[in-house]
Amino acid sequence: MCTNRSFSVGSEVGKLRRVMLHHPGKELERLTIDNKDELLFDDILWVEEAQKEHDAFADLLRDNGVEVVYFSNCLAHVLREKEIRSPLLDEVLALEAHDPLLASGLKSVLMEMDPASLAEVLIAGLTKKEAVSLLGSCRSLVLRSSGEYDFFIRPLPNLYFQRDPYMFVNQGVLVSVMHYPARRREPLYAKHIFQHHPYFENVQILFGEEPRDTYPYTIEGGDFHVFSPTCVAVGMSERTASGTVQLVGRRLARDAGIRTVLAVDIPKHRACMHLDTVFTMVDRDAFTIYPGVQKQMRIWELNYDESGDLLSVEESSDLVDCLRKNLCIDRVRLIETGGGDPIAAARDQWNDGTNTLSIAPGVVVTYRRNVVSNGVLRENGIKVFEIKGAELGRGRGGPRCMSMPLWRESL
Ligand SMILES: NC(=[NH2+])NCCC[C@H](N)C(=O)O
Repeated sequence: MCTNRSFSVGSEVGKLRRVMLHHPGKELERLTIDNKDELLFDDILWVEEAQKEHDAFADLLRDNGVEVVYFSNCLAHVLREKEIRSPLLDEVLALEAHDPLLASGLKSVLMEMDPASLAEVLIAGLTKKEAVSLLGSCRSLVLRSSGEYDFFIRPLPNLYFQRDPYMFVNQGVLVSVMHYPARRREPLYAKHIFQHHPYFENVQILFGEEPRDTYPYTIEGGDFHVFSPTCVAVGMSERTASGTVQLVGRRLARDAGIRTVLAVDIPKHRACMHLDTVFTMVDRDAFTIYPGVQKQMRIWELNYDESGDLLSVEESSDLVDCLRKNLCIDRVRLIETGGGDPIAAARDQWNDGTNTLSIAPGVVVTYRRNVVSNGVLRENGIKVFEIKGAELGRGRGGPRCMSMPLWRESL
């Protein structure tokens, strides 16, 4: 674990110093052809290979001076305390709608588990068969009527997409409200970590603790981009509701120094589920963008004062002008995925060619398979580090989706 507790994310491209990842594990072994759609996957992964790809991603980041913190270690750490473990288990079990006999039976065996094993169960889930081996039988109707391989705790195979369940901005964090049930437990764990792990004691929770910060006020990290210490963009997408933007905007202004929120409306379907699947920042003045949606994007500029009052809402007619003005730069370079070929662009976008992770200004990590788009980035002077993502990419997320910056150097 780290000794230095700096958390600060004031841009998308400042030199990355610390990042949260989740090393994918047994939860991926739960995917089948019958459950993959509900679990938001497009295919069944070769798990060992996905883990190797993920290790290579983490190694690349470390080789470039980034400290990697693992989510499951943080979760196990907070689970050591019974006073934290108990309410967390209540919340987890409540989401599974068990009858009281089963819920209390499961809770008592889970309360006795060692923290690392419990963290694994909470991430990989628990089948009836596994549960029975722990607690034997009881007079629960749920237990008696369910199949051997039904989940009593559902798996979280999307957890390696650490971008989505929470978002760091400046010295604070927003805890997400996820659109799909398959991911609703991820932010719950994140919230307990930020509330109770001593490592995060200086981080202010900006969203996620008040009664209204729940479904259907959805917001996911793939839609959240920190352009500067005073300006963020929020995608209004399949996953993030437009109604959440002002709820969050007010808090960001009042508690985190944000003055401008750019609300970016994008088409609402799976191929571009989050803003970061069509648009990411790659340098101080450069963005990669999927040309297939650029014309459909609409963008509003919301200005706030420091007490969180909304001063104005204006629709902006031009993306480039809007970025230039709000990032206070002379020019903006839009680098198109696919290099002008709509077929190459659509293929690369589906494989997260637009989902780059910047590790310094003008230096990004991408999937190797996006040959055309990686070439275009290089032609535009961007340094590209490639990772293999043949397995990881089947979950529909790239290097940005798989990482949550905790600390970037200021620009
Ligand atoms: N930031 C992102 N684009 N995340 C991609 C998440 C992919 C994941 N399978 C989901 O459907 O939720």
